[in-house]
Amino acid sequence: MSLVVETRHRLGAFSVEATFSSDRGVTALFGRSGSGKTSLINIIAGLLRPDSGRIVFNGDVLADAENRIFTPPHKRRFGYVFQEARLFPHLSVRQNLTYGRWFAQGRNDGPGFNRIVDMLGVGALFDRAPVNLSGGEKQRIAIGRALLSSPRLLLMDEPLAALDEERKAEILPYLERLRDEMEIPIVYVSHSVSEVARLANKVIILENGRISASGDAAAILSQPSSAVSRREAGAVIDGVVGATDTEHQITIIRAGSAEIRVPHLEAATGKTVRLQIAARDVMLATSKPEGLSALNILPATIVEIGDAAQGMVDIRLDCGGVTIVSRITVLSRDMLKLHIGKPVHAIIKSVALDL
Ligand SMILES: Nc1ncnc2c1ncn2[C@@H]1O[C@H](COP(=O)(O)OP(=O)(O)OP(=O)(O)O)[C@@H](O)[C@H]1O
Repeated sequence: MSLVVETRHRLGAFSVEATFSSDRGVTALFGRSGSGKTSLINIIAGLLRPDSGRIVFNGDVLADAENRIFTPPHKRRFGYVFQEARLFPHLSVRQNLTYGRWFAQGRNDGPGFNRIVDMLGVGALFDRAPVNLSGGEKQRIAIGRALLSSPRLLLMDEPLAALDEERKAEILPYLERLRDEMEIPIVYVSHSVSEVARLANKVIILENGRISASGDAAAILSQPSSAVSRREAGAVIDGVVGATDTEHQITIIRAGSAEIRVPHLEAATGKTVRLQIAARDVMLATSKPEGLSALNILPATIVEIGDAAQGMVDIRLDCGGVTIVSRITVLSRDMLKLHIGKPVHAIIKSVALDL
């Protein structure tokens, strides 16, 4: 699949001007409030008709301002999930779900009803009315409804923004399953570093209607930008769940040849998980420290030393094939005589796995 977006559109004093393409998995449109994320996803959906440019999906030209081509939203076969679930209040959960399927009539290429119901864990909610659902349940139904219309592409605009932290944590694993088990590419709007770190394959940062950076999620989230504060920047690592030490409730995650210990994780051995390690949570030592409570002390080699900013500097490390970033003071850099190629130990104070 391929989505090509080349667009320019004015909205009063604001304008969006963006060119990008995405091919598979989750592409995050990421940026601060007012950076133009919703405007851009609305252009892709066909809810906004761009002043100029083109939207092409799998070679199908959906919008081309110059040639006056514009496919209306309902003919694009895109699924859309908004911040609020927008379920039909007078219909049951089952009817809300099958409403999506109605649009797919005559097409048998969409994922099966039972598979989607299973994946989203909504079977037990069928006879309920939307008013009796939690926010997280409502959002799962909204996602199911969108999937059952057999979309070629799923557009999600801050689908977790209206939920509290607990509900977010409840729904994120469903979004991961969606990413991993369905063939449907997703364009996902968010301003949350942890959500994007957990879900996105590719990240596009929007700033004042323009793309200021784009690329692989790990690369984009490892450095501060308009959307990633210095506080949040760090490493994003894909690891595989290994053994669990049941006595101490610790799970080992393998990434490259490194082993990272995290508090007990309810996940099957062999499952891929994303870890986020903020640079501010990684300390460095030139010899292996003893008697520390930190669980993760990993041998590493310095591969890059960033520029100093406000007395701090980011040190990029290779830990057994995995990149980890450490933020230390310029004073520590000098006192430890750090240089590229120097072997060190990275002491990880905390690993974020969840919201
Ligand atoms: N119809 C319109 N007329 C004028 N200005 C508009 C219009 N629609 C949006 N804007 C402005 O465009 C800018 C970008 O809005 P947009 O909703 O795309 O940003 P966003 O990144 O999705 O923000 P948020 O995260 O807060 O939803 C904002 O400054 C907004 O006020």
